[in-house]
Amino acid sequence: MAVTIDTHSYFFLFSTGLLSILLVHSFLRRCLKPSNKDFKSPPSPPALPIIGHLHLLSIILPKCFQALASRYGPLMKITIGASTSLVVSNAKVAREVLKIQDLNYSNRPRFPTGDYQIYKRSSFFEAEYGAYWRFLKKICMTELLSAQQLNRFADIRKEEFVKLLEVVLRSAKKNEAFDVGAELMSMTNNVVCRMTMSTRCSEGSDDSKKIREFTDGIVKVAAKLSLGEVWGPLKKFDLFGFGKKLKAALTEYDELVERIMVEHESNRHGGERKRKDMMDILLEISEDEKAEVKLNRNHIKAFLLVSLAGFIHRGHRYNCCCVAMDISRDYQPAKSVQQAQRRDQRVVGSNRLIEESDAPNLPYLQAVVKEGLRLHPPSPMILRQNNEACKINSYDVAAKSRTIINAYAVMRDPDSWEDPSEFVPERYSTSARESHEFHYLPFGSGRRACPGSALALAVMHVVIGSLVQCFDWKVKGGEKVNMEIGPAVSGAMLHPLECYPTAQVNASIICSRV
Ligand code: HEM
Repeated sequence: MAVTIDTHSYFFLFSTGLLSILLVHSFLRRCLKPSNKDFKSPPSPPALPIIGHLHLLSIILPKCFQALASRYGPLMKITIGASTSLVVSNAKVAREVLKIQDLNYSNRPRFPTGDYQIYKRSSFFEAEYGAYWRFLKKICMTELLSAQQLNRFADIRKEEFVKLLEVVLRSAKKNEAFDVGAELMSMTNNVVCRMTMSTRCSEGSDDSKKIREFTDGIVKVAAKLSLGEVWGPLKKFDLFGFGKKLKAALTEYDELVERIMVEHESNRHGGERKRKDMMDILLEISEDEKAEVKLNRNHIKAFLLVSLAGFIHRGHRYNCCCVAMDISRDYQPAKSVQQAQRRDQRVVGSNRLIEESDAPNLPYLQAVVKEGLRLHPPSPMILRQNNEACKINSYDVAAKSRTIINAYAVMRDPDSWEDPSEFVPERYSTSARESHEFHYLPFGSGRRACPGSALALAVMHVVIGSLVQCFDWKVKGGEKVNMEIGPAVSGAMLHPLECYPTAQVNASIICSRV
């Protein structure tokens, strides 16, 4: 009994202390802020003391911001605890931020993960807009993710696709359910680990598996820690221990990548490696005395981490959603769609597997991929911050305002899209393509747009194309796929997608011929 009373009183003291600090913090913030009557702030829902708009939000933030925007407009101010953000929800305002004010919005807000980041702001994603960021962007475009470098690894991607198809084929033969998400994750992981540091998950080595586990841990705990912004000055205390967990996961990643890097260095100097992977290229650049920016080991590890996390987590999530939609689509193809599909089929034929180079000639497949990204963007919320005060949508915006472009809402805006919640690949006719500029933001836009989009699309076209080319799919446990998205900002599907594949007559022939 005594223990219960003690626990209660500690809890009471802790909560009172916490509330008092938050109250004093928000009071001081209000008092110290110079009042400017001419400052026209963006609209905001009625807020409660301390928690702000927390009571209006649900766990699926992009959806919830979308609903609030329909009442408060395409630029609104949302406060959660000590954190205030501006939320952009339509193409017109997104264009103002990402095009007209692109330079002003060339930074991202500081993440609370920063205090526990062993690489500090070396990460390309978080790097401040300046000489270092520009240097990384240049090497991304000219070397690491250039078309030439991507072509050099085309055979690796092909090998991994075929291995994936073999796994599906085995499930089909045994009449077993196939976990689409897990298998796509594993395939994506192997592709990216081989392209970045020539390692894959195989009987001989489990480095690639460890990398997946570490990046998975890092992404999940970093997402939880980012929400710590709402605690204001209290975030320093790392109340839930996420900071400590992040540091531990990063240290494990660091040790593994350091070992792989040492192996690369000795192979490079011994001349053993036949083709350069991303790590080789970055090591070479780090030895260049004339380079504008001298890269160190931490810069390289941080860069690889962003690429791994970007690809493994966003790529597989998207592929999964897209497959799900194509499978679940209850469609009666219109004549034009049937023609497009037939034309697509004619390009590839039935005696060979679809290739990356086929994609430009497969408009229907491209449209399926595009539509999947619109409805289920793997990064539904894009984070930016303005350097200087400015006007957006005729409202005043203070310098260093955290700004969220809700790509989920922009790409489902009924003013921009007919039947916005429907999966309709045939909406992308050639003539309509131009008008989608800022209505369509799966990879962001402007100078901080995703540099990996070409690689991501190359993989998606082949994965979706070959899974549909070789197999018919039946969803486990019923006809309809549950497309509900997961909590917070992830954009991932909440429920695993398990299906029974049936090989089309030519599937095993195709696999054995590759
Ligand atoms: C389906 C796959 C992917 C999606 C949907 C995606 C989406 C995005 C989005 C929305 C952003 C923010 C853009 C902005 O602020 O305007 C971004 C940034 C970034 N992405 Fe991707 N991405 C994907 C795959 C990749 C891949 C494969 C790589 C690298 C190999 C990559 C590397 C990066 C980097 C380095 C940034 C930060 C760029 C900067 O801050 O300048 N992403 N991505």
